[in-house]
Amino acid sequence: MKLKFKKWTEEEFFEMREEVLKGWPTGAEVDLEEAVKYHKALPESKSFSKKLMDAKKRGITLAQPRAGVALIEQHIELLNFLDKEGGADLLPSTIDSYTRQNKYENCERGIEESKKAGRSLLNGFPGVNHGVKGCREVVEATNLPLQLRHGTPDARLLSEIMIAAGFTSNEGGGISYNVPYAKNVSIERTIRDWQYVDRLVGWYEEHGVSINREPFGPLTGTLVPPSMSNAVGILEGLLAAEQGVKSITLGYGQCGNLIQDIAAIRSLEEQANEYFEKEGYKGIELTTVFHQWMGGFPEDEAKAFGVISNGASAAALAGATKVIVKTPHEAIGVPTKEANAAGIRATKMVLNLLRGQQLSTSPELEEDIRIIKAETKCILDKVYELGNGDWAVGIVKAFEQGVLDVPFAPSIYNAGKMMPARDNVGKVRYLSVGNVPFTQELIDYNKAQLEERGKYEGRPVNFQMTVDDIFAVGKGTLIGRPE
Ligand SMILES: CC[C@H]1O[C@@H](n2cnc3c(N)ncnc32)[C@H](O)[C@@H]1O
Repeated sequence: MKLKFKKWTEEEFFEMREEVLKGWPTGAEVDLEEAVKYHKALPESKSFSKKLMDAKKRGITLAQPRAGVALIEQHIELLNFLDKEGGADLLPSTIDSYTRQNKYENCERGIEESKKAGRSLLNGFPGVNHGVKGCREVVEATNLPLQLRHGTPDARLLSEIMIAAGFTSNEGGGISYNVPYAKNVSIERTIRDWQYVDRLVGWYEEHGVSINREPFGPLTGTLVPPSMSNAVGILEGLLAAEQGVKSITLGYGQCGNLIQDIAAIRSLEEQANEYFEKEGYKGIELTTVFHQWMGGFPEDEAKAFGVISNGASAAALAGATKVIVKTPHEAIGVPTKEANAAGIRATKMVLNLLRGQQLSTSPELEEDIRIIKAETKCILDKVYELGNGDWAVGIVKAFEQGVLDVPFAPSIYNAGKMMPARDNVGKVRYLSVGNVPFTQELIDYNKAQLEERGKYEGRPVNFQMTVDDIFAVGKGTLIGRPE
C-alpha cells in the first residue's frame, strides 16, 4: 500500500487486518462487534477520553503512573495498589520489551518462568500473550480508565487485543515509537502501521466508542528541544485525526527550565489546534500530558522525590491535563509497587497544593512561546513542502533530510546532525541546527542564548556543554556547569 496521508477505507483496513490477527493465536479472540458492545457496557468512569475532558473542563491535572508486570494476578494487584495507596487518577499497563519487538515466544517463556520464580521476570505486561480474555480480567478487576503504554514500532496486534479487552487509551505513534525505540525500522513502515492503529480507533469512534490516542511526547527524553518534540507531536496528532481519532492527548517531556516548559505545553496545545482547524478536522478533543523528567535520575531517593515534585509543579503550573509520574526507583529499574505509589502520592500532594494556580503570563513566557511556535512552524512548513501537501510523505522525506531530527535517537533513519545544549538558565537550545530549516533570526537567537552561558562559564560554546548537561540531573543540578 503506497504511503499517503489519507484515511484508509474500511476495505483497506479489513484487508490488512486478516494478516495482523494471525500474528499470535490470541488474535483470534478479537471480535470487534463484541468489543463495541463490551465498551458500551463499561461504566463512564472507565473512559479515558471522558476523564481527560472532565479534568480539562475543571482545570485540574491528573496523575498517571507507569506500571506493568508479567502475570495477570500480580498486575491487577499492582494497579489496584497504585489506585488505592498511590491515588492514581488513571492507570497504565506498561508493556514488556519482548512484546514491543513482537517476540511473543519469548513472552511465553517469560510468563512460565515468572510463574516458577513467583515474581515478574518480564519488565512489563505481555498483553498479546494474555489475549483479550486475560486483559479483560485486568479491566474487570480495576476501577479506573486503563491505557496501554509501550514503545512498539508494530503495535497493530497489541492494540487490537488490548482495545478489544476494554482499554480505552493507547500511547504511541509512527514516529515517536520508532525513532527513539528502534534501530532499523523504516519511518515509512511505522507510519503505515500506526495509520492502522489509528484507523482501528477511527472504526471504534464510528461505532460510538471513544478511544484516546496519546503520541509519545518525550521521544529520547534527552535534551529534545521543545519545538522538535512539539513538531513531532503535532504531526502524529494530524496522522491520528486523519484516520478518525477524536480524543488526542499530545505530550511533552519536561526539560527543566520552568518558563520554557510551560511555554512548550501552551505552544503545543495552541499550535496543534491551529493545524487541526487548518486541516478541517472537527470535534477533536485535545488534551496535553506533561512527562516528569525523562533523563537520568539521582539514585538518592530523597533527591529523586525532589525531581518528581519539581515535575509535578511544572505540570500543574503549565495547566497540563495529565502528568506522567516517575518513581524514586527510576535510577535503579522497574520500581516496587510501594515506590511507585510513593511517587504518585508526592505528585498528588503537589498537584493538590497548586490546584487552581496556573502561571500567569509574563514577557519571558510570551517570548518563549513566540520562539517555540516560530521554530515549530519552520519545521512543519518544510515537512508540508517536502510532501507536496502530503504530511505522511513529507515526514519520511523530512527525516531523510534531517529536517526532523531527534537528538540521541538510535534509529538509522534519524540524521543525528542537530545537537542541543542548555543556555545559562537551563533552557534547551539548538547548539547546532544541522539541517533543521530555521530562519537566520532563529539560528542567531539560539546562538546568542548559548553564548551567554559560554561567557558566564568562561568556556567555548560546544558539545562539551551537551555532555555535561546529559549527566547534570543525575549528579544533582540542571545545568552541567564545568567542574
Ligand atoms: C518510558 C520510560 C519510563 O518507563 C518506566 N518504566 C518502564 N517499564 C516500567 C514498569 N514495568 N513499571 C514502571 N515503570 C516502568 C521507566 O522507569 C522510565 O521511567
